[in-house]
Amino acid sequence: MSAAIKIQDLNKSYGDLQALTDINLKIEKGEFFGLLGPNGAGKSTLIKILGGLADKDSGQVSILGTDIDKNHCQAKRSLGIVPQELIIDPYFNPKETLKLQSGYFGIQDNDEKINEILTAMDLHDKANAYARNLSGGMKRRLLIAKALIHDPDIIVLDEPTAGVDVELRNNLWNYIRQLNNEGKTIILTTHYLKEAEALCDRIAIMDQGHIVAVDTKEKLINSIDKKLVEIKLKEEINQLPKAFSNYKVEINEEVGKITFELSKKEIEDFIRQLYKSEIQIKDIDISSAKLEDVFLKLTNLGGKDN
Ligand SMILES: Nc1ncnc2c1ncn2[C@@H]1O[C@H](COP(=O)(O)OP(=O)(O)OP(=O)(O)O)[C@@H](O)[C@H]1O
Repeated sequence: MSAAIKIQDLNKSYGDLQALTDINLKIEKGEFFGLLGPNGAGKSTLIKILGGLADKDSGQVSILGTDIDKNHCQAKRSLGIVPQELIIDPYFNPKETLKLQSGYFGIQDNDEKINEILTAMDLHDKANAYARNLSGGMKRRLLIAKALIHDPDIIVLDEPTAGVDVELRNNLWNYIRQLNNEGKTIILTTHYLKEAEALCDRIAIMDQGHIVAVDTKEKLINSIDKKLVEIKLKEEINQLPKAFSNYKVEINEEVGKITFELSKKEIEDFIRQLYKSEIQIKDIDISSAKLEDVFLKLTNLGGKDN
């Protein structure tokens, strides 16, 4: 069975700048896949190559088994790409925009589908408003609607929720999740790591044109040997008992909170010490590493190169 996306030895440069270096990546059908990385990592370039909006220097890319060099039209039909840039024709209203977009794919008489998508994107009451009068968040949702109108098997969302407010963002994710449950492959780039953590099954982290990690969300998070233990104290203390001197600790006197950073091995010992100590505890909270910790460890944002 062919993968949704298969990328082999892909390279892309802009003049002297190597934007993508030896990218190899396979995304299976039906995955909710996250493509993460700091600004300039190469995510949009990769997406543009998938959509035929940028030429690669070398390598192979196939979409549902179709090589984009051999049959780009067919490959393109399988994809619905929501670009990062808010480019919308200002002279058409959302309904006309979606009709026009359907026409590019030879689809006619799809008013029902258009209405369904406009409703899902909470744009039904703006269906006949000029696109130039839409807010930034509405334009972004119209771009999403445009990408979905030809019912593609693979939906690529490049920063789809930038500028979209929280409630609508939740509606949008519910709709995208539903599409994923129906079997669509979703590829998402976002700077909202919490969103990626909540939504994606597998994640690739890119940095400076390279893929530096690709794995399930759980495995990536488990690769960080860190637990955060937050303790709220009943009473203020000036100094922690000696038994805690080996642990990395942060004291926030203002809110009477002590935060320890522990490896998984240290936890048992720590709890024993806590029990023995004279510290009066009001509340305790233990949390595992987050996707953000993985991201910071693996990319230049976390000072990896310093
Ligand atoms: N058309 C272009 N011409 C020249 N350089 C470009 C062009 N497009 C992108 N780049 C450069 O290629 C590199 C990768 O950019 P890209 O937009 O793919 O990154 P990104 O991961 O999508 O970043 P962001 O999170 O900011 O969207 C960057 O250094 C960028 O400056």
